[in-house]
Amino acid sequence: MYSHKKSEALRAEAENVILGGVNSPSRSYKAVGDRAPVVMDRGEGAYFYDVDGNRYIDYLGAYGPIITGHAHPRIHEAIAEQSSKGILYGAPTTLEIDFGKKIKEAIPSLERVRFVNSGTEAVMTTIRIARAYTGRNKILKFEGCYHGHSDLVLVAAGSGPAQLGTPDSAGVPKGVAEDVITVPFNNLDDFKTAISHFKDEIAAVLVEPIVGNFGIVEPEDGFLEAINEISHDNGSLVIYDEVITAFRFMFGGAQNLLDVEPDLTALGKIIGGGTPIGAYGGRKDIMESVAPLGPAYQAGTMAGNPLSMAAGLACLEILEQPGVYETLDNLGEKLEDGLVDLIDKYDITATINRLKGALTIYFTEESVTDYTMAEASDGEEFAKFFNGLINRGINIAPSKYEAWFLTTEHTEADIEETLAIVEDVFKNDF
Ligand SMILES: Cc1ncc(COP(=O)(O)O)c(C=O)c1O
Ligand SMILES: NCC(=O)CCC(=O)O
Repeated sequence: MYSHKKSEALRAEAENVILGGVNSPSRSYKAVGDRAPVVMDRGEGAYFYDVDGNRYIDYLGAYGPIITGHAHPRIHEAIAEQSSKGILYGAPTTLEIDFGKKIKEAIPSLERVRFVNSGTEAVMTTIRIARAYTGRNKILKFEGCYHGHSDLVLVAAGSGPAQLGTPDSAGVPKGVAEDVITVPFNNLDDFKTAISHFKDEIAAVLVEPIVGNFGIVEPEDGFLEAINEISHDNGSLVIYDEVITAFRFMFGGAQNLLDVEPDLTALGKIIGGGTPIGAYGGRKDIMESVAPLGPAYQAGTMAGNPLSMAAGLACLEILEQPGVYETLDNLGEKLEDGLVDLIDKYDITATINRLKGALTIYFTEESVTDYTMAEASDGEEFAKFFNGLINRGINIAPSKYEAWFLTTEHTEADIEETLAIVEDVFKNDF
């Protein structure tokens, strides 16, 4: 069993300076026994090393961006090289043109794109554009989908807000929240009812095409196609939040994988290769609502910064190599199969949702298809599981609502080691 003495000693020091001791609430261990979060020292490939010198196999992947493992030499070199030429210009660069082309080639619905600095900004802007373009105010989102922390989307939010019991955040003006309609994911009847009730008030329907924020949940057959058809018939735009999904399951978006196209798309995480990034884009005529061409404003001192562009390009070049996503899928399958065997062997009440290199274990009987089911999964069992893992060398998110992410650096040996640790946890802690 690992000792976490130094991490524990750092807790008070951190809390005296950083509010709550963490720079994002998701990182607190509040939902898993309120212990001191493990303080990491360095990452290398599929591994993390903490301040106590413990090694972990990492499946957090920094909540998604780290798909090529920590400190990938090619990304490191790209950042170092760019840093020697200046890290921020506030002027156009060829890098951003090259990167824009790469993104557009991979996800053709992005006829025009803009780079920003976070997924939050990307989603927030797509909503503003949809409102500008349609002249309508309301948006419709799905329960438990998380779209960053701008006011409008902190309603029925999954992920961190759900984990900490604040899916509807304090501080969001009532008038703002009134412009958000929420319906359950994978429930077309409720969706149709909401559309026919609010009709021409709805500017856009915002959705994670494959959910990553109450675990990995795929849309049922025909769900996204119906959303497109019904929204468009209603004069509403469709926005895909692909901050988690883009370049996660294939070289492109979930929209390529599922063969459905939104009007606007928000991106983030993986496309920055681990640096701060967001991007949004979509149909040219809609994007032309944005300044300097149109009346909707969006800007940023750091937007399209050369470091993120260079790191993002390097990351996409790695992911573009043949066989990358097949390998992620094979490793994911090996991990899932092994976990399922152990769940059976130790008679654990749990179920797994997996798509290629991403999976979620829910401590519940039934397979999870919407937020209510994810919410109903057993948080105490999850906490036991999380603590068993972190005390033995596996790092996952401290929340039952997040996913495990594989990287190009994980190996079959890592999966075998992981399964041996899970077995030890099930045998001794459950
Ligand atoms: C689907 C989705 N959208 C938006 C965001 C917000 O991105 P960021 O944390 O970069 O602001 C996240 C994750 O945090 C996300 O998972
Ligand atoms: N899936 C949810 C996140 O990635 C959130 C990360 C954060 O806000 O720290």
